[in-house]
Amino acid sequence: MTRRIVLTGTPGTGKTTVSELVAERTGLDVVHLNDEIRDEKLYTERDAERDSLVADVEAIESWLGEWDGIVESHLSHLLDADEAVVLRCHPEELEARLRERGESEAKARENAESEALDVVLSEAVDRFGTEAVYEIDTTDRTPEAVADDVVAAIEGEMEPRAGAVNFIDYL
Ligand SMILES: Nc1ncnc2c1ncn2[C@@H]1O[C@H](COP(=O)(O)OP(=O)(O)OP(=O)(O)O)[C@@H](O)[C@H]1O
Repeated sequence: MTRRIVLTGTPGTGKTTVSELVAERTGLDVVHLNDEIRDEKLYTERDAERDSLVADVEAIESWLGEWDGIVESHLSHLLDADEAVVLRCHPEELEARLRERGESEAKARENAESEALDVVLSEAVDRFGTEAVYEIDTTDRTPEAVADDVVAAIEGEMEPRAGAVNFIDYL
């Protein structure tokens, strides 16, 4: 298959977990972009205050070149691709997942608020349009069930969809 699919979503929505399941099921390659940004130094600077790296999108694009498969990261929708799959999670559950993973209360809360405000989804729709975005709610679902939906999206068995979830009650 000669296609690039970006798998995006707020941190904690399950991209890493689900991408491995999808790769196993479809045979597509997956790149965990955040690891590559760090290891291949695909960043412009370190943001000390946020303890994060500022991604260099141009450098990432040229590093990826013609690479096809699944690009997994909360920044992957900033890249060129054929389709964007956006994982969603109710902010309360997202916050719990992040706390369980050892994130600080402040970071978990910041990500939950960003999820409630549809930040990643809006950015993906702005870039790809509603015809190339698949929004998948992971709330109260297993990674396997979510992977089923992602495979359906990739294999053309699901209509594009965006804007179906509403998490504004969290705020
Ligand atoms: N469907 C799910 N249901 C419950 N927990 C999940 C689900 N998917 C992932 N998790 C858990 O949530 C946490 C975050 O998952 P994961 O690391 O895959 O998210 P991510 O979106 O890749 O995050 P990041 O952007 O920070 O890499 C992990 O502890 C994982 O086990």
